[in-house]
Amino acid sequence: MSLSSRDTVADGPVIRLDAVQKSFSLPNGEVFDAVRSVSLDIAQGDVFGLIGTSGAGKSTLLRLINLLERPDAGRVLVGGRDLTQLSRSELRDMRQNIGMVFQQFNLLQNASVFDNVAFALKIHGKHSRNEIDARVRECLALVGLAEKIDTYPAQLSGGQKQRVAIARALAPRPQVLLCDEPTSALDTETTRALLQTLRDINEKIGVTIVIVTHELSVVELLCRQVAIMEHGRVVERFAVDSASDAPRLSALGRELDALVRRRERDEREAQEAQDAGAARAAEVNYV
Ligand SMILES: Nc1ncnc2c1ncn2[C@@H]1O[C@H](COP(=O)(O)OP(=O)(O)OP(=O)(O)O)[C@@H](O)[C@H]1O
Repeated sequence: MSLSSRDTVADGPVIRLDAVQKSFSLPNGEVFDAVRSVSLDIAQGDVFGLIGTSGAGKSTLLRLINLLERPDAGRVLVGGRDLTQLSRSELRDMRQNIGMVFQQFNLLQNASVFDNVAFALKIHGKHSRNEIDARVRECLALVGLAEKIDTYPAQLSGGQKQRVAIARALAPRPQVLLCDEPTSALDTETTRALLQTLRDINEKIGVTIVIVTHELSVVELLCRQVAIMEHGRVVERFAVDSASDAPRLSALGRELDALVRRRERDEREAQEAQDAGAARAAEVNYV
């Protein structure tokens, strides 16, 4: 069986947040509203970025999607099911449908790469040995680490560790992959390669990716849609693919547009230079 994300509800978004709220009680007795009545739809197969200044509520919002944080109010629907209404065992099953990767990889240091990736499948207890073996190999191939199957995390670079974490998250064939600052611990070149891998994975298996980042360049390189958060609210969302003349409501939105414009201009200029070079070469050959 080939690796593919699960069948989805025919229409409607794969993730729907409906007026979700989350507050935290602070040690001084005050209550802090980290997420304030956020409603957001994310389409199946999308690559969706969540950006905002530090403390804007991005990670909390991401963690509401798999109920690592339970909302104080509002509904969280994934694949059409309201997670807030599920029993503990139903939620455990549902979490197989929502993979997650973290900034610090969170691998088991004393377990091999194979065992790290197999972990969620073994815990779930519903897969045969052969099935687990095949899935682990498929997922490691998907992240370009097939040959590292018998190594241990300590023998891997940061980028490789994050790839193992992605393979682990994908092993249960989730519909959704949540990524919380997955490249923050990586250098620029490793970040680029990892983002390309995430993009390839999205294209190959159609898994919906939601990524929290504070780096605009990550959104620009990876995402199709972005939502910008300020003080616990989503202030705007838009498609990242191409520069737009639509006025942006936030400074980050304007900065992101400027980045997209610069990339489009660079690509245009590179193409023009290439065309001019080809025309000159043709002239020389002709003469
Ligand atoms: N468990 C908690 N208890 C108390 N306050 C919390 C808790 N978790 C988050 N917060 C607070 O909620 C706010 C939003 O946190 P969150 O981590 O979602 O922000 P963020 O946008 O991801 O920020 P950063 O980019 O710095 O990680 C912050 O002010 C944070 O201190």
